[in-house]
Amino acid sequence: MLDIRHLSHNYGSHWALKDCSFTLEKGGFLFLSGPSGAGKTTLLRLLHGALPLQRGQAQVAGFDLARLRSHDLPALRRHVSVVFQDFRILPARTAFANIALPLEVRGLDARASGRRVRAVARALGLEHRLDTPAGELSGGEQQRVAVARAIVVNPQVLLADEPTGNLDPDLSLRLMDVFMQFNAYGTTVVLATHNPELIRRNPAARLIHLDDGMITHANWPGARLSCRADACDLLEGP
Ligand SMILES: Nc1ncnc2c1ncn2[C@@H]1O[C@H](COP(=O)(O)OP(=O)(O)OP(=O)(O)O)[C@@H](O)[C@H]1O
Repeated sequence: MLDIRHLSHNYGSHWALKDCSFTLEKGGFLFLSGPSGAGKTTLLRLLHGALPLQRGQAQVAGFDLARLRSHDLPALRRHVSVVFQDFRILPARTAFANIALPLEVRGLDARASGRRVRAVARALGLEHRLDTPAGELSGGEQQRVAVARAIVVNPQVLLADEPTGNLDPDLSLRLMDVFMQFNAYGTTVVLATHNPELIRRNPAARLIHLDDGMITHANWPGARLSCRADACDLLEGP
């Protein structure tokens, strides 16, 4: 489902990812851990096609990202959903309208769409907030709307960047359970987090630790530690 080989990415002269390689099977659950600035968001943005591939290869849900053109992005995003760190919700529209947006884009009829929105909202404890404009929700509620919008389409792959950052410990664990439920139904999940409680909640999951753009620890043989020599070669220039 994810096959990542020797992926490196630079912003100007700064290499934010260095020689990252791993494979994650369909239905896998992968945590990305690491300190602030380690490269977690950069990796997620590459996997979602939000950044162009500069070095290395990446296959995501059957898409070869090295060959991806801008007109392929909608097709990729039909299969790969993302929860951004900054939510990216539409503040003037209701929570319901925000969650229903990707279903609307796919042309699902209103009745089926409403059923799915309400089921996901119930799982995330948002059912009583569906008619509220998203801009009037608390940070934690907005975050859950962003998660609901990503999972309502039953994606093959769900990427989430610090999805519990604004939530109290109870809600964080509840959200984690929702991710695990989706994973149990077959969605491949990649979740970047600073929160060790979430990682403890799913001890069977794959784990990659990034530091300064390099994979410095992984808990399964499908991931390869970044090669320091290759990483140093990058410093010679893009
Ligand atoms: N658009 C950008 N332009 C220049 N540098 C960037 C850009 N985005 C990220 N970086 C740099 O790339 C490195 C990796 O950043 P990234 O956001 O991927 O880390 P992160 O692990 O997700 O951090 P956090 O946990 O704080 O979200 C950092 O040094 C950051 O300053």
